[in-house]
Amino acid sequence: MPTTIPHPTPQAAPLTAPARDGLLEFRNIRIVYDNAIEAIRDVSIAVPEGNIVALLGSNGAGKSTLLKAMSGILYTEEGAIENGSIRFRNDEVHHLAPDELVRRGIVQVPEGRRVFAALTIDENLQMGGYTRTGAEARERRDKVFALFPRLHERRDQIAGYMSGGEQQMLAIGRALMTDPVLLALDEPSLGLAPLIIDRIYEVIVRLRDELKMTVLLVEQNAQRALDIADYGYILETGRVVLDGTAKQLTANEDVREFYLGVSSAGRKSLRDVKHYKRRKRWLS
Ligand SMILES: Nc1ncnc2c1ncn2[C@@H]1O[C@H](COP(=O)(O)OP(=O)(O)OP(=O)(O)O)[C@@H](O)[C@H]1O
Repeated sequence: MPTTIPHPTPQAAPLTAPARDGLLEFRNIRIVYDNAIEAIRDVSIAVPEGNIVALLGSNGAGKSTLLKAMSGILYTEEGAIENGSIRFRNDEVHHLAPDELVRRGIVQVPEGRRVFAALTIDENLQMGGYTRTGAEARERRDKVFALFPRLHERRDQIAGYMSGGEQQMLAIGRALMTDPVLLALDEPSLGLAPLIIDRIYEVIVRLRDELKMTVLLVEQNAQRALDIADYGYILETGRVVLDGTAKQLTANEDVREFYLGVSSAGRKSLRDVKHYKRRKRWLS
């Protein structure tokens, strides 16, 4: 059973019952790869409209698998949803093709900032705007440039020669060209310098606060994610072991010890703690 920190708002049902209050909902999802490897077991997650929801957990916890399921691309890796459903605006969407999901407003920026390396920034953005008319695409591109002035400055440069941070900005910018309702970001801080992460996180906050976008933020960098998130879920070996508001998670002693690297007993690293002990504590 996941441990649910009591949520202060009445609409947030504890996740021992299926989540029913989100723009996007994973309901009792089970995902298996190659008919054999159970990557996700009975996970229920709700992403309320206009929120940033953080999906946290260490390597192999199942975070990317949930994003792939949400984007309709599990089949490319021999993965399948064996049980449960994914609902967007209350419609079941887990059988839809990736392009239909994008049309409905579900867009993902995958891990590893995959930009078209041989194209310029401008051309990359144009590729992202394929679902829009010319005028709409130009309007969207101006909004992307307003969010990321650096992309505007370098718009004619080849994407493959840009820094990791600039490529991450471009990957997010390209996703924004489709005018998403829900944007999922897979580890946007991975391998970037702290100042660059600051810039990217500032934009994520603006997406929620100014553009009223809903964001599902997958991160191993729990501290960064909880600083800006409204709500968070912690996954371990395919299960939600803890969820709560970002404030509650940040204050939780286990989260502080195992994910934020601080506790009342002093600083501790996840590497110092044997896996069985962590699981015992989460699940007790
Ligand atoms: N294509 C695949 N085929 C078989 N097993 C897979 C595949 N992709 C992921 N898995 C397994 O599913 C589990 C969840 O992996 P997933 O990549 O979703 O975790 P993650 O939390 O995103 O980890 P990371 O932070 O390292 O990306 C792991 O045990 C992983 O080995």
